[in-house]
Amino acid sequence: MEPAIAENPHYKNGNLHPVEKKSGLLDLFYNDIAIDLGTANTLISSKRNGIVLREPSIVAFNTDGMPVSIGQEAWFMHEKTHSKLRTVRPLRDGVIADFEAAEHMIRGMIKNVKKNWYSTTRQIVICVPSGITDVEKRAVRDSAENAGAKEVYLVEEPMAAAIGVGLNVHEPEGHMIVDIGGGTTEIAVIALSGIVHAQSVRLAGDKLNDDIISYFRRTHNLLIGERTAEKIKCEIGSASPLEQELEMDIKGRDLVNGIPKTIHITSADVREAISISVNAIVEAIVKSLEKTPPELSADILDRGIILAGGGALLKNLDKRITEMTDLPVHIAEDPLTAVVRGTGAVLDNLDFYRAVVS
Ligand SMILES: Nc1ncnc2c1ncn2[C@@H]1O[C@H](COP(=O)(O)OP(=O)(O)OP(=O)(O)O)[C@@H](O)[C@H]1O
Repeated sequence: MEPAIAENPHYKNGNLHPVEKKSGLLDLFYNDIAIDLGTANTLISSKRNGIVLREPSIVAFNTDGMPVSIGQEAWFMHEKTHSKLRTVRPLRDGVIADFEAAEHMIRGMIKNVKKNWYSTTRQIVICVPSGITDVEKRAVRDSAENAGAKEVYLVEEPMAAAIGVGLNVHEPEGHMIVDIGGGTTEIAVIALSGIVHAQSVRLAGDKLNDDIISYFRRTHNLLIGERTAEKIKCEIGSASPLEQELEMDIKGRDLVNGIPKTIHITSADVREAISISVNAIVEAIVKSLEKTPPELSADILDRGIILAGGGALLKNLDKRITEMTDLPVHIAEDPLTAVVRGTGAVLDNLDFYRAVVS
């Protein structure tokens, strides 16, 4: 087992954010925030206050198209709605798929983290997948501006993740960071404040859930929902055999007679269900390594690969990547918050990180 990043000698002195400026009177009036607008989860960090919101990226609308709830409350309604309610996940594959819903969601979340009634949002730093088009970037920028921001800065997700795990991204050393989210897997080699090589694969946690749904439909004639698939993946999903295999009961609808039923499943079933997608993620990492310039490859050999994003929590994924690459793999501390911690650090130290924002 590789040491955690904090104990790893290569990363010990990595976090070189400059000394914090003290908050001033103006901070009372401004509610500057950093947003990790993710396919599965949206996290907000407020200037100098750290993470202040962490909610699923979802909105529930009534028949008049008015949002009735956002985040966790809407997620509880997901797939259980009646004709007068519908839930929408505004992002697909890491990018905004429903502009209006995204705007409602961002606006609602910003409102929830407002410090007081008179504070306004001046600066927003928001992260985007590295592979997105200019049109997709524009959509993110517009959403943030329409939600009230005067200045919007974009930072690429792998860069934010690297800063979030405490790397000094300005140094002339190569780091490989793999951020596996809900919609995209971002693989990037970072050095000298820039992304030397990036690959954004539109395959991540959501696809694994879809694989689990189709697997049980195909092999057990059992129809399960997205939330059950998510639970299965998080509780017993794995990328390679576990020392102690796990099992659980799952409930769904029998496709033959339409009656609800429970079946008993094992981690080996789930591994089989997600194996093609897990292979594709690991192969994308191998391909990125092949495209890395040799001097940076040498750095990665010393430092290993860093995994961030919720997908990094898939059991034995680190082991599987090590088997395929012979490289050490480190899972970021609290991988689900690495991107927002990095985006927050950029907001807190905009001058220091000017080179990484657009
Ligand atoms: N224990 C776990 N095992 C496997 N997957 C997990 C686990 N915990 C969370 N995940 C997955 O992580 C994903 C969410 O990760 P994250 O919040 O980093 O993504 P995101 O930022 O919303 O997505 P993206 O970056 O693609 O827009 C979900 O697909 C979720 O199922």
